[in-house]
Amino acid sequence: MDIVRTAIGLMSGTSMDGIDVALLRTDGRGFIERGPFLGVPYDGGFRERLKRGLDLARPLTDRTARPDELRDIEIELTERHVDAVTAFLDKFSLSRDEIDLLGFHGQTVLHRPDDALTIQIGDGALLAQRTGISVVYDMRANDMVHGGQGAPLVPAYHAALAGRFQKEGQTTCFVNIGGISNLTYIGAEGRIAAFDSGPGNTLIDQWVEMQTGKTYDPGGEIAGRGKVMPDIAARYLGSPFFQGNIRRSLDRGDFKPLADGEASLEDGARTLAYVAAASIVKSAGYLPESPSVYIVCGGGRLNGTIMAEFADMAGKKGSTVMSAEQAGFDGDAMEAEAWAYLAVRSLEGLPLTYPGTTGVSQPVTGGVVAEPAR
Ligand SMILES: Nc1ncnc2c1ncn2[C@@H]1O[C@H](COP(=O)(O)OP(=O)(O)OP(=O)(O)O)[C@@H](O)[C@H]1O
Ligand SMILES: CC(=O)N[C@H]1[C@@H]2OC[C@@H](O2)[C@@H](O)[C@@H]1O[C@H](C)C(=O)O
Repeated sequence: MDIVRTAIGLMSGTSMDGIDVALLRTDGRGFIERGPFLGVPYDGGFRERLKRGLDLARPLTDRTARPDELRDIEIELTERHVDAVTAFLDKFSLSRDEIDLLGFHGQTVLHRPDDALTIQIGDGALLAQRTGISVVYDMRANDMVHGGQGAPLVPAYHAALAGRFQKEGQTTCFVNIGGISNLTYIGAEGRIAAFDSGPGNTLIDQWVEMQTGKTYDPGGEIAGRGKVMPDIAARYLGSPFFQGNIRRSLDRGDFKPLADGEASLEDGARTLAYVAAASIVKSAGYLPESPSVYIVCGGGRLNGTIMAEFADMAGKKGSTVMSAEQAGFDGDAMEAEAWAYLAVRSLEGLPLTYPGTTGVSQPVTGGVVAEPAR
């Protein structure tokens, strides 16, 4: 019988809005029992520190390099993860002895798949030492060593979930609308196809912050008051990213922010919400077929304007759109749960990625284990 472990997944995504913490009991295969979730937001000051981290990382060519200030940011990020784990255990009255391992994503500060370079800051050994819990981290690197895009990694978890609810003959596509969006298609025979699909919330967040100081468009309400500017939308959707036969994974900085003066606040937000929805549909054209149903996860599902546009566009292709919650999941917890799941798979030496998910040459495992001093 396979070992069932209790794991906590920790995700600090490209939106840099905070740490998502989720508990999962799993054997890393078909047994999945979802536990509680906690979102621990970053304050504005730390978000600025992380943005500084992205600037510092831009010239790096060695994924282990940590110029002084970047190392300081890495330690601070790790300490914030220690605090997030402590807050999670306290809130749900759990003791650390009940937790077998932590799946630690860290913060992506640079992602250049064409150069086989992906850098996540976050010190796994320090996290293990400070929490007293084993840590699995750095789960993207081995995929790139074997020719993969290094992302997305969540598809293995999506596929395991789909196996539990997908009806015969149905095809499902999970959509994550985070800072960047990505898709996981699961065909009727369990075939998986996955890739990054385009810009998600990052362009919207950057625009709204530049114009108002708010960090996002709550509910998509600002966008709801604007109109789509076709020239700007065409500029984004005409990107070479959407062409060619190789699906590339994205860095947060791959799509240029909308410049001040190009649109009114509302029209800019509306246009970028349209671009977020249209990008998904455009990239979905590379799936084996139009899925019966899209299940939307990530913060973008709370943007009513993105969701209305997407439901309309997908509907015209015969697909239904539902939120993760409508499908019985938690759209905020999905990535953190996935990191718990992948950490358990890593310990078991099971593949994290497949040719159909990252373009890796063969199914490969990944991750580095850090044990606390006993
Ligand atoms: N209530 C809301 N209304 C509209 N948008 C929201 C809302 N809540 C969150 N968002 C958007 O979702 C973003 C965060 O989404 P999420 O946490 O899924 O991203 P992430 O995990 O950081 O990114 P990625 O999946 O690319 O790593 C926020 O930056 C914001 O743009
Ligand atoms: C390099 C990196 O951190 N990529 C993220 C990013 O955010 C969304 C999308 O781009 C996805 O490919 C990936 O994250 C998720 C968690 C993944 O690997 O599945």
